[in-house]
Amino acid sequence: MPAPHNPFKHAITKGEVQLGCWLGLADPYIAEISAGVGFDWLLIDGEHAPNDLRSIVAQLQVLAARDSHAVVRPPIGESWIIKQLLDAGAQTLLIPMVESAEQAQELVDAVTYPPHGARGVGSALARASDFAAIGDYLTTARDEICLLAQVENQKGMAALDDILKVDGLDGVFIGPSDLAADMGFIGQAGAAEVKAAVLGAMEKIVASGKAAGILTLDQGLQQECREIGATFIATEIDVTLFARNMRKASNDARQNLQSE
Ligand SMILES: O=C(O)C(=O)C[C@H](O)[C@@H](O)CO
Repeated sequence: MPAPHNPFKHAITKGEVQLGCWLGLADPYIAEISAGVGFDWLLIDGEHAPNDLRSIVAQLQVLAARDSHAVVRPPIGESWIIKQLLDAGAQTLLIPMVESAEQAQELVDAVTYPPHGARGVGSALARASDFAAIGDYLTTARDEICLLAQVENQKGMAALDDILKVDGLDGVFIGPSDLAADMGFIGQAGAAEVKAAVLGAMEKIVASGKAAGILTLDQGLQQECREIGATFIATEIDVTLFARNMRKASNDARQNLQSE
């Protein structure tokens, strides 16, 4: 029996758009609610959210029962973290702060078993192999692992052409917030200079044949990226949705019911 099919990887490989949402509330209950509303993928954020390996596993378990595909972002692209996440059952990884082709190649090696890569073998203990119930996991896992690199500063943008030449890297995600900061526009991801850099990078990624992705709440930028050919587009953040609506609910209640 082979490793589980990765519908997200095969969809973006075919150029099919996959709409996603960021999960930063770091809770399987929220993940379960989010997985039932129709997003193609959900990003379990280990970089900017209070997630650890246990909370990521709990969310992977919940999402496994739903149609939304789990994409996991570690805090950094260290091989030991990648090994743990893959063994825990993550099949799609979004690695932040990729700045060079050499770094991208190291990431490809980290998700690939020897002799072609450096991923440690521990499938006998791993949720990824259904605790060794998937007999052919070791020889089929790589084909169902989707590796996505985040380019989100000027150093990475300068190396983008070389990063795009790395075989085994399935897609590149442009991070507008960090890119804006590094370009001198911190907090201004919508600045014209930043948007121009983002769209230019999108065009390069799509032209390379790899999948292009982004997270932006700007519906105009979402549309522009889609028109260029971006396929994995995150349009919402759970924390933002929750906090904004809680504030509104409180303000509305006070306005409607507060005695003069
Ligand atoms: O730089 C970006 O933009 C991203 O990588 C997404 C952010 O990390 C996410 O936390 C939303 O701000």
